[in-house]
Amino acid sequence: MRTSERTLVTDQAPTVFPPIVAPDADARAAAAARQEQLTKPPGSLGRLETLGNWIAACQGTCPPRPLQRTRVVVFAGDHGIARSGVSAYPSEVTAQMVANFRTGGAAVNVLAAASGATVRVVDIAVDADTAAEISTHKVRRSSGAIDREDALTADETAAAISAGAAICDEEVDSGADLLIAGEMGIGNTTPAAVLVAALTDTEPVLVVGRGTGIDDAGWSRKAAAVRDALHRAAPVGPDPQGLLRVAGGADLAAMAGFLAQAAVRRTPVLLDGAVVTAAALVADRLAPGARAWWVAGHRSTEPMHTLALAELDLEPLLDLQLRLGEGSGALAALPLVQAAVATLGEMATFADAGVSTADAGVSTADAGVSTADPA
Ligand SMILES: O=C(O)c1ccc[n+]([C@@H]2O[C@H](COP(=O)([O-])O)[C@@H](O)[C@H]2O)c1
Ligand SMILES: Cc1cc2nc[nH]c2cc1C
Repeated sequence: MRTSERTLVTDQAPTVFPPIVAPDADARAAAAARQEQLTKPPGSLGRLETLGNWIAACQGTCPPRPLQRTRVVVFAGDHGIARSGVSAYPSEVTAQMVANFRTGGAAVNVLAAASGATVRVVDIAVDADTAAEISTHKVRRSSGAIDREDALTADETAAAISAGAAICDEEVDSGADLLIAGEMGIGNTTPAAVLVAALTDTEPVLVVGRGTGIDDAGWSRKAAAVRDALHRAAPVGPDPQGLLRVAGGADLAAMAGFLAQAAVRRTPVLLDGAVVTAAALVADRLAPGARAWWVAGHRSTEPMHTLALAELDLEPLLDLQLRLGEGSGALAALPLVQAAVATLGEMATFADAGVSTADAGVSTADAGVSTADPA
């Protein structure tokens, strides 16, 4: 059913983000002009050029400052729907992996260290108790089983969005100049798929993937859960806060708040996989225009990810068949962002290096080279 045919119910007391200011067009134009002066044929660094220009625009300065504090925040939460056989793993793995993040043994820890990023883990709705220092923003234990009950109450939804925004503020106030949201939660690809289906008006079978590696029977159970949750969510239509409440969860709501607030704080974000991008889709509805502050690190194998990226008009940097989450795909792409900033900031110009420019009469326009595209 299309949303226009329904009676829509908008959540009361919506969480309001201030209007999003776009990254600085003058700094982006200055960066594009500088790219033309650097000792390379115009456009020859391809997407690294537009990526560097985007960082310059986000910082409002050209050349951009080197990235000094990339911060990954892993949002951990359990989901009642995991009890319905929609994941290849049991829910207790969420808390076990949280412990693994804390001792530095997970992919996110290793990939972050490889590129100089640091990791923070936040328990938003893990079923079990977790260490005191990571549970200060805990909203509840496990979000509801979305095929038969709401994921959250209205108060919990608002609290989770606010928690994500507050975590973003803490990180930006501590000097973060590039943010990555990661997540860990057995069963979370099911609510993520519901959010993407609802916001792109897509059939359940087209958004449901294999998650942690479910077999055909698990996939069928997951598709049925997504169908039932979509049915329950129909009355809220595309209302972002209503969707998070009925068919999302505390971790997804917190990530949406975090991603929206990053745009408010004019701080660039490297998006991770399907689950983070589902939250991003909601965040761009909560804070229209927030997407201008995000670049997609990679494309996950989950079908919903391609749909969500297309809806956000984001082209991923990498397509490596990753399907882990945690922030791993964004971290795999981080060296590309660092390379983009380094080349734009540190390469010599033709004038500095005494290198001859292109022959007169051969214009970059003739070569179809574009320099001012968004990242
Ligand atoms: O974000 C992705 O692209 C992604 C794709 C597949 C799996 N995951 C991770 O796997 C978990 C969810 O998978 P599942 O099968 O339990 O719904 C959760 O911890 C995610 O971080 C994440
Ligand atoms: C082991 C494991 C690690 C993960 N990291 C993110 N999601 C995950 C799911 C599982 C099962």
